[in-house]
Amino acid sequence: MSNLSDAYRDYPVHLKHIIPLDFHTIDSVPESHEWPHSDCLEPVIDEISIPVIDLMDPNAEQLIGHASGNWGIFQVTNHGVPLSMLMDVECEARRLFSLPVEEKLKVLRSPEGATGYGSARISPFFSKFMWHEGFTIIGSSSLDHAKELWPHDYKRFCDVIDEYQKKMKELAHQILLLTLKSLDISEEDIASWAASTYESNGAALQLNSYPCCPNPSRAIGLAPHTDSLLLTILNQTHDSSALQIFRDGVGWIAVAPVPQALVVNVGDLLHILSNAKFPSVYHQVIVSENKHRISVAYFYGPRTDSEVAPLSKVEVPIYRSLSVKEFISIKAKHLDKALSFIRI
Ligand SMILES: C=C1C[C@]23C[C@@]1(O)CC[C@H]2[C@@]12CCC[C@@](C)(C(=O)O1)[C@H]2[C@@H]3C(=O)O
Ligand SMILES: O=C(O)CCC(=O)C(=O)O
Ligand SMILES: [Fe+2]
Repeated sequence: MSNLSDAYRDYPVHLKHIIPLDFHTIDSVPESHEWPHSDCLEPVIDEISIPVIDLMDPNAEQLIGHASGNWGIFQVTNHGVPLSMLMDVECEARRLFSLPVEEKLKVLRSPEGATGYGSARISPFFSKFMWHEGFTIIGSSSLDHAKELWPHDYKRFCDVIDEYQKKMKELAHQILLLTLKSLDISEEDIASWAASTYESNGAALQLNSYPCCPNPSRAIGLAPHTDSLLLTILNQTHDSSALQIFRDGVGWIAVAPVPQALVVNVGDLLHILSNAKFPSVYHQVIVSENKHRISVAYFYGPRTDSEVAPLSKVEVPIYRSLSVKEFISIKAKHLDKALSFIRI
């Protein structure tokens, strides 16, 4: 069965867009990483907050439907993921990113590859580099990489990652089901989509590191983007308001961490399935002078060979049907414009 790595193989990325800066040794922002003053570095709005939903609330389905439609992003509490698991995965990510650069380069993502250490895939679309390093895991890809990094002690990393991926899969399945139920679609479609996604190989785990930056007002952690798959679950439990979302007519809004909550955002594939009722949210990450921020994002998606199209039988579809693999290739070529390319 092909997986997400195969979907990216035809879109190689140049090494200069994969090898991150050696952030540990740098004391000023080089020109290559200095972003011009632009809208994405404008002051943010702190007074508005995205919805926080208790998953044990009997109205969770309605609340999720409303938040997905109105915001494309929300936080969940009472999600059943133990705090120890959230902390363990963050701790392993910090251990990985604290390694010397020569070690991290041993597991560098290859130009045609999708897993391993490197800059974000969106890097080639911007003229400046981001203040960010990432580590992407698809399926059990972390095993070989962890053996390279810690030949005598790779088990700890792999166990934490495996356990985390399993738990995220359960939670993503639960949230996807609630999200789909709140759309006006048939019971059969809901059941078959949720089940086939659960059995799929279309998920990825991304460890993100945003090192301390000597001039945070001129650098950006992750440039504005939407996530590509169905939904993303983000663990930013112990951190500051570095994640921001863009809201039309308002501007950039900070997503303040709620203790022990997880952030859930709608991705492009759910945008298509819902016929744009649940919009994928445009977001970015800023950096800090004295805080090395770590986040862990789980991307949940269907099989790469499945067909995605608006599910409603009563609405006129505004997107054509296409395979997940085809959407990934359109996104790899056109980034933000991908959805407009498939509009009917
Ligand atoms: C499944 C995936 C989503 C992602 C590309 C990836 O193969 C694994 C990394 C993911 C990530 C994380 C940082 C932001 C992002 C846009 C990127 O460049 O790599 C997302 C990708 C995405 O959602 O398109
Ligand atoms: O680090 C964050 O808060 C967001 C990360 C993100 O947007 C991503 O991994 O796609
Ligand atoms: Fe993202």
